[in-house]
Amino acid sequence: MKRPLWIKHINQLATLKSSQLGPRTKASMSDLGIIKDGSIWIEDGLIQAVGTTDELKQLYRNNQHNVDIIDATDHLVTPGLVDPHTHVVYGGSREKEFELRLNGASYMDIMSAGGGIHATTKMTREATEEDLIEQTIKRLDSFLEHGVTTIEAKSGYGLNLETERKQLNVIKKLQQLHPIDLVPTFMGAHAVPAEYKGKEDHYANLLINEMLPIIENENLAEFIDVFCEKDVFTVEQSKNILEAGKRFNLIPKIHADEIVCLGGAELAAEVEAISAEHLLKTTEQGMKALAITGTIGCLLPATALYLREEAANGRKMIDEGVAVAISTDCNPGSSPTTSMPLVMNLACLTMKLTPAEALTAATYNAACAIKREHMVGSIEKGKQADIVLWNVKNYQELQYRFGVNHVKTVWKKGIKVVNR
Ligand SMILES: N=CN[C@@H](CCC(=O)O)C(=O)O
Ligand SMILES: [Zn+2]
Repeated sequence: MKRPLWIKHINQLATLKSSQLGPRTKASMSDLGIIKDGSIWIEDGLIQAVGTTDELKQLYRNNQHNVDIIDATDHLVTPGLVDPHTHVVYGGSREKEFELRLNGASYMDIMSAGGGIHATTKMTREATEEDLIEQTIKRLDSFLEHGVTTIEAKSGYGLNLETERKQLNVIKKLQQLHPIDLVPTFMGAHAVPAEYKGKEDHYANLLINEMLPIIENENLAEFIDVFCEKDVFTVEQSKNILEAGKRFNLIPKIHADEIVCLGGAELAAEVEAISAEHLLKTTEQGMKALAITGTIGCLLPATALYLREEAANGRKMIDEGVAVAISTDCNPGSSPTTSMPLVMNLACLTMKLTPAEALTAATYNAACAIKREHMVGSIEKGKQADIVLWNVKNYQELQYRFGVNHVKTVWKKGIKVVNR
């Protein structure tokens, strides 16, 4: 059996333990459960005890010889970061679109002309499972190096049964091949495929009647997501798809109010989605609807920056009582990044979150957005030992020194997976 691991003398241990049950809102987003001179005792991949170094010395006074010890004087320690919204499984790359957009083309213009999601769909359809696994593992390695230990992963670059299934099977296989935990979401409604142009309802019906039963039968996903947007899926189509998903035991999420405000936030509240994503153009009424129903606002500040759009109003959402999570939105078009630390920096700089709120949004609230808060997202007895040791002294410094990877060591289920 593996020796216990004791991380001690942690300058600042941000446990993210709080008295608020469920997703954190308002002032509790600033409650990081900080312990000075903190200590964590880990055995069999799980956290056995958390407290001050003196407390753990006492607790384990008869057991201090056969143990691996890390001295974390001068360091910040946090839970492993959680990314609750990624499109990490895809074929190919779209760097040419980056240049096109810098020269004035819009994201939706490119998509309407057959690029964007359609271009990645073509490359993903052509890729074998092995190709996709190889390409995705590189991105997962990068996530891990940036302190991310759990991610959500969507399909949505297949837009037909065969390739949606291929993407979801790749997610399943990656669970065995990589230390990161992946949580699968079916997003066959990411776009209307080119071959169904003008027959959008046909595609929505195909998705509901032919894809969903197989997704459920083969246990390929836990969540269902829809791109509810002008020229993609209408509010009515999105509602039908999400309600159908619920009948097949999938929990709804929605890409809402990203480019045009269609009332996606209100729809998220109506269908009892666990989270609504993007929310760049959401109105005050939409924010209130999210707050009342406890729907998590999953904000993607790197995407707004990359599309050169004004970021979502995260500050107002928190003040209105929305539980906010943040994510990379890692995808080949609007956010080709795997850096959650950068996303935390951007949440402070472009959405006016405080450093503490940004950390809550990237850990505990992010775990809630994918229903993993019982296992990850905070450092508490009984949870998975997913832990990051940072090369900074406190959480304020983590957000202050922006655009730099401060990760020193990452443990996933108690095993050291990164050491820089
Ligand atoms: N907005 C829709 N979907 C993705 C982008 C996908 C892509 O461009 O490939 C997003 O969340 O930003
Ligand atoms: Zn997305």
